[in-house]
Amino acid sequence: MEIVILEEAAELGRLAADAIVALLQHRPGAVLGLATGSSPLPVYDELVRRHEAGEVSFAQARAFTLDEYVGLPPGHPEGYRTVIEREFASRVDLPANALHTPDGAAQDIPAACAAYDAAIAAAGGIDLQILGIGTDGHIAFNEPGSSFASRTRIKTLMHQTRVDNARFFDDDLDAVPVHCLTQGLGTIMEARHVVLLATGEGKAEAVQHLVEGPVSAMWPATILQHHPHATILLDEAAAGRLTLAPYFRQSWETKPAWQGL
Ligand SMILES: N[C@@H]1[C@@H](O)[C@H](O)[C@@H](COP(=O)(O)O)O[C@@H]1O
Repeated sequence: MEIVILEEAAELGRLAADAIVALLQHRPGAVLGLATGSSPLPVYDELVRRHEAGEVSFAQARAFTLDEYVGLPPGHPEGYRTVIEREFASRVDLPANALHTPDGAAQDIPAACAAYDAAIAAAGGIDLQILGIGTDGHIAFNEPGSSFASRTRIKTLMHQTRVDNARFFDDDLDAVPVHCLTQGLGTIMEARHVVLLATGEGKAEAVQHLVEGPVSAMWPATILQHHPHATILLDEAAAGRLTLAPYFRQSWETKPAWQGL
């Protein structure tokens, strides 16, 4: 894992956007893994800026999101498909049929989950997966105890996750769904490059486990320690509990200029 500690969230967004733009320049039909939550928003804002400046096109790209709530009415403003359309897809030239999201309204949920994994595989796998991290160490909606081998499936949300996400539902905990569909940890680990963003003191404990803790299903993000190409972008607050922070800073400052993320 490469750990990058930066001053501001906007800087994190610029670096992640650099990696996506470089990927698309090299491979215009790349497969992007998109995440919801507030952490990736600076990435999307930066990509939109670069798209408007004519620096990047998504016209040939494909995108898969990580997860979706179960039980929200179609078109609900906080359904993750609606969120990713609003925050990113509708602001760039990604074709509507190139955006894939798990179907939280499917009648046959196991079949919909299997079809989602199959669609990712048929697209050739994900080239670059953007990730956030939950305060309990979840990635996508893989809550503590999730199998490291898991595939896209239905999960029950932890109480803490629902409390954290109630801010998107007018602070009404009862309005936050109890179930979700999520790519599994095994699915996410197949992405060729994962770029995780975490900002703020509230993420410091999860980041400490992710970077310096033992690999454990109790902190699902720790599986990324086994990923061959994982980049962890942090602000100072999220990095606040890292014993090795001085080493990570030195490593970033002395990184050879030819090496990308
Ligand atoms: N399913 C999403 C995750 O993909 C996201 O990483 C997490 C953190 O969100 P935020 O970035 O808003 O802190 O929230 C949700 O639970």
